[in-house]
Amino acid sequence: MEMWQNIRIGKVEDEELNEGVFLTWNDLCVSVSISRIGSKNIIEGVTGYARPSELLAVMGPSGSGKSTLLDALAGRLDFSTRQSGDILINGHKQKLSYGTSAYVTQDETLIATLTVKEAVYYSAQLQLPDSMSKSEKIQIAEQTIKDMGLQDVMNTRIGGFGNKGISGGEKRRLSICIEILTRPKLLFLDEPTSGLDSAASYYVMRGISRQRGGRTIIASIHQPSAEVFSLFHSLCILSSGRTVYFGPANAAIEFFRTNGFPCPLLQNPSDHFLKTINKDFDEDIEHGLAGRMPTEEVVDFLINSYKSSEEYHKVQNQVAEICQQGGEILEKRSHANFITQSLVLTRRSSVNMFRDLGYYWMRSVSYVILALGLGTIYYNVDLSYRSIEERGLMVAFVVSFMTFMTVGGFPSFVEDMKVFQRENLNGHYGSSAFVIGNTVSSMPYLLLISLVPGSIAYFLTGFQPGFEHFIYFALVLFISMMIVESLMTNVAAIVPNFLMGIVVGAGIQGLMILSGGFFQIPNELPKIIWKYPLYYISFHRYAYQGMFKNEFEGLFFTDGINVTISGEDVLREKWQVEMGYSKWVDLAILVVILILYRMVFFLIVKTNEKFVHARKTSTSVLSKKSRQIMAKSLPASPLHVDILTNSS
Ligand SMILES: Nc1ncnc2c1ncn2[C@@H]1O[C@H](COP(=O)(O)OP(=O)(O)OP(=O)(O)O)[C@@H](O)[C@H]1O
Repeated sequence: MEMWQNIRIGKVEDEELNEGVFLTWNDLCVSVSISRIGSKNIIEGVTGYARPSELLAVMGPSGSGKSTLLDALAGRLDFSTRQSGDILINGHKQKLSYGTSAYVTQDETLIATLTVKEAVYYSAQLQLPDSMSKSEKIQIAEQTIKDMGLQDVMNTRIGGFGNKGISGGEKRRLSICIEILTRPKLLFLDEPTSGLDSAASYYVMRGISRQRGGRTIIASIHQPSAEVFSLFHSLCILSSGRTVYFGPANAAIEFFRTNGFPCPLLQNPSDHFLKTINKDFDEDIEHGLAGRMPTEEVVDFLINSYKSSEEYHKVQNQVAEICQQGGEILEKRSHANFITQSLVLTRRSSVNMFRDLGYYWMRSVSYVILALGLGTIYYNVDLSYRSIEERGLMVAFVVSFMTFMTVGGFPSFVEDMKVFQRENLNGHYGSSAFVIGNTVSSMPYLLLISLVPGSIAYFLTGFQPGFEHFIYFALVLFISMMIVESLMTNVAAIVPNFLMGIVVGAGIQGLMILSGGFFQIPNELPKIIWKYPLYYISFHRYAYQGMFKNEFEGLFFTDGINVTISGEDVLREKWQVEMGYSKWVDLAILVVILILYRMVFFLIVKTNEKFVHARKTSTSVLSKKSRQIMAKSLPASPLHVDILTNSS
């Protein structure tokens, strides 16, 4: 609570300067196993530190390991990697808990339909604790928007496909804005300026570096302009995962000069550094600059030179000193509670569904057209033998195709999942609140579709009159659409690729439709696979049979002369419906299937969350080499002993 009071407007920052985060990494290595090649080192023995109120820039050619270094420091490496070395926070091995650090990735996964203000407000309500009043949360959101210079576009929609919205630089600033609402002490930014022009890059970086509050900032950056470069306090230059330079940014020019690579007059220093160490186009350079040292050798020379430099020893001493000083153990900050988060997520999702034409509105129009089509094709069916077939076909179309059309919402589900994964990884809220928000927000739309196009198709066809019959029909349609939506969200959670997801989702539904007992009557279904288990697990079976019972029970059909057949006989003989239980049991089974699907969704996102968060602990174990370095550089002290023994 006290911690939150500190971040309220006007009560910043001096205390935080003292409470800032010192991050050190020593002899850090990251490798991946690659089949055929074996193990590949991505980061090799990198040592460095980041201090409060400072901006450390990580530079290097593409593929030099900048993002991997950031991921390792933030505890976000994926499971295919192996990591060794030490990462200590304030001299301790500790977890980066929610609210103490934030990570802004390269890709902006934002909700395109929201305005800048809404995106930040909703995020503030999700992230800031309930002990804060709504007005305080709004104040913090507004202040952060101003800090990032977004006040002029506050009411502009973020935009995306087909809607221009805010610019790339503004999107980048918005992503940062959302992550710094909790005033994290440690901020990781993966290429915050990629894709931006030099002016936009400067404004983004200036916005970040102007942030007060003793924040420690580590940013990977590709090619900063001279103006942006002047904002850096420290600089880490990597090449193939090895350190070419680490130290004060303004001393890097001198380092290159003393090693025989002076920065030409009027050349941007960062361009010069990258040009000197970029090996990717060595052949071209060799052709153009015959007689020059190959870049591979230049890089090796600079790496060795750095290792024997005064700067390297200073870095080691600084790391050892920080570890010796120690500091506070970071405490996890509190969120909004589960109920608030569920309500906010439901509201945010409803707003998005309402504004995103592709989510439900386009589908609703198609449903109305299809319902009119069904109603006119099977208009006012009578009680002749022929109508038995017509009623069956109408039910089959509604259950199979009208639910199948939910596949059309898949792109929106994928976008929702991306936003969830980013926010969940950054600790904004848990999977339970997301599943609730996602489920509840879709219900009114699906109910509307079941009632409006459902009633058009039902009454034009002249199905059984009576309120109870229509409500049953609409309920089966509603639950079936919710089941298909759940199926597609499950697919989106596992297969986040748009095309593959549609193919998988459509394929699963196709199999279930085939085995549901309409396109082949149950007794004729091949026993293996189609009958057991597909016929029993296909939700279509219960939807077909429930709707058949709803429609045929109580009716008598005639051949037009004198033979009549009861609806019950049609159900038993023609459709081979299970007559041992009522249509309400079929509906209840559909509800159970829906709950199961939603539980599966919850399990998928929960398992994913567990895996990701398990990795978010600081996995450092002091390596033998770094223990020796630290033992050499540190005088014996109780804390020193504590660090060394705890981590071995
Ligand atoms: N999980 C992984 N499996 C295999 N290779 C990987 C993995 N992660 C990273 N790499 C490889 O490690 C190298 C460094 O990747 P990284 O993304 O850290 O570089 P980068 O400097 O951030 O590049 P860019 O500037 O292009 O984003 C690349 O060659 C990349 O292909």
